[in-house]
Amino acid sequence: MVHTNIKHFVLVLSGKGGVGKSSITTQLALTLSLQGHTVGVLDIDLTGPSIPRFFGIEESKVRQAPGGWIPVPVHDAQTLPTADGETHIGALSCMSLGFILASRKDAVIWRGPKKTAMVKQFLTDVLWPPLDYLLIDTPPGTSDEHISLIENLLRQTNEPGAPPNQLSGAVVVTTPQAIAISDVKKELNFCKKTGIRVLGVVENMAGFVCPNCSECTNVFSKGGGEVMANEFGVPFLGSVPIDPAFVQLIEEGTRPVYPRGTVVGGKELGEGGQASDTSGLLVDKYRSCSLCPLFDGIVSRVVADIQSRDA
Ligand SMILES: Nc1ncnc2c1ncn2[C@@H]1O[C@H](COP(=O)(O)OP(=O)(O)OP(=O)(O)O)[C@@H](O)[C@H]1O
Ligand code: SF4
Repeated sequence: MVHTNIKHFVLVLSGKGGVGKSSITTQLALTLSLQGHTVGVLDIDLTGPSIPRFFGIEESKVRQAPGGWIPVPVHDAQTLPTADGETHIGALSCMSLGFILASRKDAVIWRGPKKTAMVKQFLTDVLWPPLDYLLIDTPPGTSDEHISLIENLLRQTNEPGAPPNQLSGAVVVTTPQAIAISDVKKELNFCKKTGIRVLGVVENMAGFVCPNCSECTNVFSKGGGEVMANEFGVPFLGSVPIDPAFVQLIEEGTRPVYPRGTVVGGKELGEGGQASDTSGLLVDKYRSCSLCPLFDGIVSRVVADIQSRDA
């Protein structure tokens, strides 16, 4: 099935595990929403689905409708107050294997064909609402999931009837250390071989923001991401420091605003499930995180790049 209601697919890739790919996906999604775009996040990291935890919706389950799975809403489109007025944010929803497994502790030990089939199902059987952007959080490296993703996505987005420019490209995440062992170069070569446009490289965990004085210290070497991006002729989107406030934001949990019909903890919420107070929203809290203005710049560059090619 061609997703004619999704304008842009964006992959988030990394050559190595633990470099902060899911964390970057989360922040890209929140920032796109803050900029007014309607966003979906598809987590195809089958062995370690962490997107439900990042968005504070681990207890949620997807609903099965006759045509496929209904993704889990994180928040609806709404208006948030700002210092000088208000801002309109786009709706955000997620799909992950984590919502389907009976327990989060269930280990997924699947052979290649089962993983391939699951990725295909995620790409065809999710009933996304009309989206400006679908961010796809991938497992590290170039695995079965990647090959299935590329085959299905390239085929789907090239099918007659698909809107042009659907597979907009990939954001590649690295850390200063990952660059040193060149895993990320393999990922960039993978993009080159498969014809995926690299929207840019993000160097994560480059420095540490002190929780006391907000001073940023470069614990590891910094700047390698930019050198490598230049070497491959792809944009460098920026260096993101480690900010303990972001970890706290995720760990303390947030209260999502559930639209009517959402299933939480096995119960379907009625109209009363819709909260009018937005102060518990992750996206609202994220606005006060030091990384938010940084991602505003990163996302603006990516969006401008995509839109210039749409024009
Ligand atoms: N810039 C950052 N500031 C603070 N914490 C961060 C930052 N980037 C990542 N983290 C934290 O580091 C941990 C690992 O990040 P994350 O899960 O995003 O990595 P990953 O690359 O997706 O991992 P995996 O390979 O398991 O999929 C998480 O607890 C996350 O909150
Ligand atoms: S950056 Fe400043 S406040 Fe933070 S640990 Fe160092 S000296 Fe202390």
